[in-house]
Amino acid sequence: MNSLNGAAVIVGAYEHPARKLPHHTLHQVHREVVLGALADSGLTLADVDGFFCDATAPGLGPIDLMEYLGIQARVTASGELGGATYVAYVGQAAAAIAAGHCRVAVITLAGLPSQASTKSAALEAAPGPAASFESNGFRGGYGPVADYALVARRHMHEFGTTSEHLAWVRVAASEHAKHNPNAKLQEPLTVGQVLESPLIADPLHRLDCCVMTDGGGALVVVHPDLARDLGRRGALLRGYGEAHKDAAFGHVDLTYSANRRAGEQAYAEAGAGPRDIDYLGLYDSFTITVLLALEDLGFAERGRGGAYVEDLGLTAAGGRVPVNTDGGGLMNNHPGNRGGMTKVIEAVRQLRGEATPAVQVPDCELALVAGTGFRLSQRHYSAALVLEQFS
Ligand SMILES: CC(=O)SCCNC(=O)CCNC(=O)[C@H](O)C(C)(C)COP(=O)(O)OP(=O)(O)OC[C@H]1O[C@@H](n2cnc3c(N)ncnc32)[C@H](O)[C@@H]1OP(=O)(O)O
Repeated sequence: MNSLNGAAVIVGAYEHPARKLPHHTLHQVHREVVLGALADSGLTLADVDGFFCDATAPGLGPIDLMEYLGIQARVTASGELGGATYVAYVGQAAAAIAAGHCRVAVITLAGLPSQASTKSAALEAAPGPAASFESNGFRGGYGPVADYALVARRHMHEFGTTSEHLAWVRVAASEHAKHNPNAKLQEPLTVGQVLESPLIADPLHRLDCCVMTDGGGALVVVHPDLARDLGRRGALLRGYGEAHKDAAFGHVDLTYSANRRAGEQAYAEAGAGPRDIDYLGLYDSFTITVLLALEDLGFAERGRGGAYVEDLGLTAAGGRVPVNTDGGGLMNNHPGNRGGMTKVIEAVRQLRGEATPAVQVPDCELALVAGTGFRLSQRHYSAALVLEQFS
């Protein structure tokens, strides 16, 4: 097999229902989400031979976690790609399965930022981004929001994008979250409410930023032959791409992200394009992250993302290609300051026809999931997946 098209199926997906877990340890959260995803797939811990977790897993990372869970893996990885992490892991698990190195891979995320004593400690403890943002004076001490603010301001300067445009991204997310009983925030929002929320890093307001939540999620990725035996609906990998955007600060076009190249690769592998996509899972650390992704992935013309997002007939449930129908990281869940996992989970729900009825995309056959990690204003990394309904 020369590509990953058809190499693996996501047969298990589980999102922890809690958004605050003051008495859990990270190990416990990992255990609950892994068991939840395995139960969803019809498999058990004894079946797992591939294991993927993020770099903030406790202790010795995957080694401790596998021992705690009782997993004997033949392939394991633990890394940190910010919002791209769990999107990339699906492709990497599929590659291991295609190479015959494992047959059942579990991908797990857990985070407990509320247990850090201060907000800055929560950011430091959770994501890596804030901790690794020290190298630039514009961001030092302010965390990712200051970096994304630079990108938003540049987009405004180049293309006339406005704060109102960005606010529509949050409004659309709130229209979805009102149907999600587990969402951290469930109240529908207006553009005015977003603009009136406190300015955090000009031009981004508090309601341009994702929520911070405890919790997590897990995925089970298997060989297609096994998926057929299990008889469970799932999401077949059709295309996968990863890309780096590497440029020195101040010498880079801030108005596009590495999603562009990652998306091109995923589309090419799938033999598909934006017109074929029924559902979009876009990493949404901030409203500008979504607007940029819509341009980079070919849904909005370059520079026209603002006009695109203010039309809820394009992005909201019932629209042309709904985005983040669980409410996304902006309203629902951004566990441990990592959002890619929940993007994949909601895409699996959509492809199975198991999303909340009010937001289910009719006949959802093909989904695109994309995530960017770290400094959008300079070096960052993206991963993209094209997933197809599997039954
Ligand atoms: C790879 C990457 O891109 S990583 C990017 C990850 N994303 C981030 O780092 C952003 C995460 N978000 C945040 O850190 C915070 O939301 C901030 C810093 C943006 C907002 O902080 P502040 O405005 O100072 O809010 P603070 O924490 O003091 O809370 C004040 C109130 O606002 C609420 N609030 C805080 N953030 C948000 C938010 N994003 N959306 C809605 N409400 C929020 C709090 O719940 C609290 O409500 P309460 O008074 O009813 O209890």
